[in-house]
Amino acid sequence: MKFVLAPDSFKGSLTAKQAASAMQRGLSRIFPSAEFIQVPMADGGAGTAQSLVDARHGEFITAEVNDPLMHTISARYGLIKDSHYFTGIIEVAEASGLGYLNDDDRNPLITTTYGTGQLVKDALDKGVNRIIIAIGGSATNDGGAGMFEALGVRFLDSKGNPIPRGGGGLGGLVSIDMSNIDPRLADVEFVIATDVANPMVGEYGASAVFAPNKGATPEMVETLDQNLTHYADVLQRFTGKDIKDMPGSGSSGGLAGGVMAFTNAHIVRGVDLVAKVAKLDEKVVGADYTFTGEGMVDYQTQYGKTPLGVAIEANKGNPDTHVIIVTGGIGDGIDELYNVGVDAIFSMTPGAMSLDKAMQDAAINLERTTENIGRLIKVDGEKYRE
Ligand SMILES: O=C(O)[C@H](O)CO
Repeated sequence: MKFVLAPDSFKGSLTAKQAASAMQRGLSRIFPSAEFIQVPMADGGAGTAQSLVDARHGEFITAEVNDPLMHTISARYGLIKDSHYFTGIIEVAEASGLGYLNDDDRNPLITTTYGTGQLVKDALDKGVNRIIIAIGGSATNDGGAGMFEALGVRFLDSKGNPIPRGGGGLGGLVSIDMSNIDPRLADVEFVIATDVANPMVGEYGASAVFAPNKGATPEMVETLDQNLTHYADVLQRFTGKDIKDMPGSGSSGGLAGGVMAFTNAHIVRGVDLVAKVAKLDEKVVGADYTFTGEGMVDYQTQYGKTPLGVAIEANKGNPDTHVIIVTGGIGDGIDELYNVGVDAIFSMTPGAMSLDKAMQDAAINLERTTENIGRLIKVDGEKYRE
């Protein structure tokens, strides 16, 4: 009997590796001599670096950088090495995330991605030849201008002075001086891992969709969208790249668009990238059951979240496998998942309880639920009796 355990993290309570271990503890009570393969997963957002470092036995580096309001913080990024690549995995939220700000400080007119650029620079100093930018959870709407300022680009106003940092300053941008851009950027492969396909501007753009959560009022959203539109026009004049409407360019407040303009980055669905780096395709071969999961499963899961990616990969060339999702909560609109190879979805919460309590007990709840699913599998088929 072979089980593949490929959950995402359960945000705020379990890393993907801890979740996979809890699943294994539960199932191994019923199947003590089964083969268990753990594949900690992520879909491009928070937890991506952890999952990739765990999957490929990499390491974390901590660097002193600036948060979205330019306070000094310690932030970390992952490093993994294989025969072709020495890869730095940089999560935008690590240095430029919402987590650094309390509600009153959230203001995408002034927050900057400068710290993310500092992490990239630190990784370049370590000698990486590939950088994965894991998108999501940013507190910013500056189109990645702060990130590239940290990497030597100068964003100037009509008098040739640097514009103020943040999405508010971009309205005054007149020219971009790239003469001091870090030359190492040209030799590094950039990959943007994202789970959203929003463009930089417009109705579905960075400002309209994500800035309200970062503290923007409706008036600020309007200003931010105008400023990003202007920024994208100036970027096009100076880099030759038109990123305004590119799918995904609006992720992390348009940082992805900035990375597309200043580098030769390609954008990939986060879950596909993690699956590839973690070699999920090789690991699911011959699996009788593949378990996946994350904190919440709902209609959004079908748009590229980890359980969807795992279900697709597990079923490829393996039509007899069963895919089971175990999750902290089940929302509306999950039916589509049954059409893409998911066999069953279980909530692990034992009853009505506060979110705090559910998060606190996540490991034990996950373990108990997978144990019970294991009992069902055992009862289900004589062939699985050990
Ligand atoms: O960081 C953000 O803006 C959102 O998570 C979408 O990428």
